[in-house]
Amino acid sequence: MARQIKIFDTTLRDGEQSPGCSMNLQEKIQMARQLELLKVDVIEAGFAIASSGDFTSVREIAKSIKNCTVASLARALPKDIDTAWEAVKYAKKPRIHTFIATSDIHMKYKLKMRPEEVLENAVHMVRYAKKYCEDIEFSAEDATRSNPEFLARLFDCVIKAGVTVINIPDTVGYTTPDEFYNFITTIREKSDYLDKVDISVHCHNDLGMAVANTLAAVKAGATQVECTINGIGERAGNAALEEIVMAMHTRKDLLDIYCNVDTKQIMRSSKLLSTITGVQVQPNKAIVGNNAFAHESGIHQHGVLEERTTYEIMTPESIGLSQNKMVLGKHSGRHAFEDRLKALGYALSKEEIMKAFQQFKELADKKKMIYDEDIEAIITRNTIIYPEVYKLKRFVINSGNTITATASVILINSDREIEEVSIGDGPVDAAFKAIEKIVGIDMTLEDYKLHSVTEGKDAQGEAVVKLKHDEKIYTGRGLSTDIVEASIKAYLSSVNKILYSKE
Ligand SMILES: CC(=O)SCCNC(=O)CCNC(=O)[C@H](O)C(C)(C)COP(=O)(O)OP(=O)(O)OC[C@H]1O[C@@H](n2cnc3c(N)ncnc32)[C@H](O)[C@@H]1OP(=O)(O)O
Ligand SMILES: CC(C)C(=O)C(=O)O
Ligand SMILES: [Mg+2]
Repeated sequence: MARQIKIFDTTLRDGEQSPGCSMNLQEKIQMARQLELLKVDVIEAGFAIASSGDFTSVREIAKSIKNCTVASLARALPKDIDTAWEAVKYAKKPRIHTFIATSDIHMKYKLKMRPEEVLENAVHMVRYAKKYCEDIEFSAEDATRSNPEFLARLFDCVIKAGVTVINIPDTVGYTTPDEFYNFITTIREKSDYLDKVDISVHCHNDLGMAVANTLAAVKAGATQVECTINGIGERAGNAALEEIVMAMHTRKDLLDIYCNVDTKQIMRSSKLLSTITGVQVQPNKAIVGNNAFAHESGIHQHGVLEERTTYEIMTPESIGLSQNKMVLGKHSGRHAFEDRLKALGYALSKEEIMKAFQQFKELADKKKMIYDEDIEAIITRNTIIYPEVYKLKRFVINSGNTITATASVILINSDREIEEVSIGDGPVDAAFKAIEKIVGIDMTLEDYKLHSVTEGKDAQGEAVVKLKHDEKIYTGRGLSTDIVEASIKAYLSSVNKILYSKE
C-alpha cells in the first residue's frame, strides 16, 4: 500500500532566510493561507525569538490557520522554547521545533560544547518543551556531517523524552543521494526508537542535489519532507516543494508514496511568493519556470501537437496552469506555425501559408520573440497577394551626421540582379532614389510614415509609403526590425502595385 509522506513547508522560516526574501506580517499571513489551500501538512511560520515582528507573524498565522500544523523554530534554550510556545499556542495543531547541532565541527567551534553536553541539553530541552506542547520536532543540525552512532544514541534519548518527529537535516547541502540513503538506513538500524516516530529530512541545495537527496531519504524510510516554495532558503536554498511533490506524483510507479498536496495550487503558490518577495524564478526552473511547459522547437512542437505525451511528462493543468505554450521562434516549424494561424482565425491556402512561413523564418532570425502581432503583421500587412516584380536582394547604407548618406541597393527582377547607387537626404531617401533609378518609373513620393507594430527593443517597424503615378496613389507597406529595410520594402511594395496595375 502507498505510504503517505507529510509535507513540512518552511518557506516562511528557512525560505525567509534567503537574502531579499523577508516578508511583512500581512504578506506572511497571505502566504500561509495559500499554503493551507495547497494542503501542506505543516507550516513552519517562523523563528519566534528572532524578532518581535517574527513573533507576531507566527502568532497571527497560528490564529488564522485551521487545517495545518503550525510550528515555530526554537534553539535548545528555555527562552526560545518559551517564546515559540507563546506564539504557536493559538494554533489548532501547534508544534515546537527545537534544534541543536550535532556535527563535531559545529559542536566544537560554534556551540563550544562536548557531545555529551549537547546530548544532555537536547534531552533537557525536549522535556522542557513537552510541558507545553504534545507535538515536538527535534532537528540535529548538520546531521549529515555527524557521527551516525552518536546521532542514533541522541535520537533514542530525545524520543524517550517525548519527541514526535526527528529531523535529519543536510544543513550545508553536502550529501549525495546514495550516501544519504545509506546514512538514514544505518541510523534506523542503530536506533531502537527511530521507527516509532516520524522521520523528517531537510535538504539544502548547495550542490544542486536537495530534491534528489530528499527522494533518496524517502526511499530509505523518511515520512516527512521539509521544503520551500520555489526552493528559496538559506544560501543556495532548500529542496523545492513543487519539485518533490511533482516527482512523487509523476513517478508513483517508482516511489509508491503519496502526499496530500493539491498540486493544482502549485503555480498559484509560486506566483504569490514571487509577487510578495519580488524574486522571480529562473525561466528554466523545473515545474514553475516560465519555460517548464513551453515548446519552441519545431520537432517538439509537432510531437506535442500530435500527442502531448511525446514531450510532456506531466500536464500543465496538474499544477494549475491553463495550458502549455507553443513559443514561435527561429527553431519552430510549419506545423506549429499553421496551428497558430488557425488559432488566430486565418484560413489561408497552402501557398499563402508557405509564403508567410518563409517570411516568419526570416523575421525569427532577426527577432528573439515572435508575438501574435508579428504574425498578424506578416499576414495582413505584407505583400503576399501582389506578385513581386522587383524583390530586394541586398542593400548597403553609408550614413552619419557629418557625411552625405549613400545607398547601394540590389534588386532582383526576373532572376536578374540590378544594382544602383545614390546619395540622398538621409539613408531612407538615398535608398528610395537608388530604387527609382532601377525601376525607372515616373512617380512622386506623396507620403512616408514609420511606426512600431510590436513590442520590445527588437520591435518590428512598419513603414507606409504612398507613391503617385498617373494621378493615382499606390500605398505600400513593409515590415522589418530594421527601419531602412522596412522603408525599402514599403517602397518596393508600392512600385510593385504600380507595375501590377499596368499588366
Ligand atoms: C540551520 C538554520 O537554519 S538555524 C536557524 C538560522 N536562523 C536564524 O539564525 C535566523 C534568526 N536568528 C536570529 O534572529 C538571531 O540569531 C537569534 C535571535 C536567534 C540569536 O541572536 P543572538 O543572541 O544575537 O546570537 P547570535 O545569532 O549572534 O549567535 C547565536 C548564539 O546562539 C547559539 N546557538 C546556536 N544554535 C543553538 C542551538 N541550537 N541551541 C542553543 N544555542 C544555540 C550560539 O552558540 C550563539 O551563542 P552565544 O551568543 O552564547 O555565543
Ligand atoms: C534548523 C534546521 C532544521 C535547519 O534549517 C537546517 O539544519 O538547515
Ligand atoms: Mg535549513
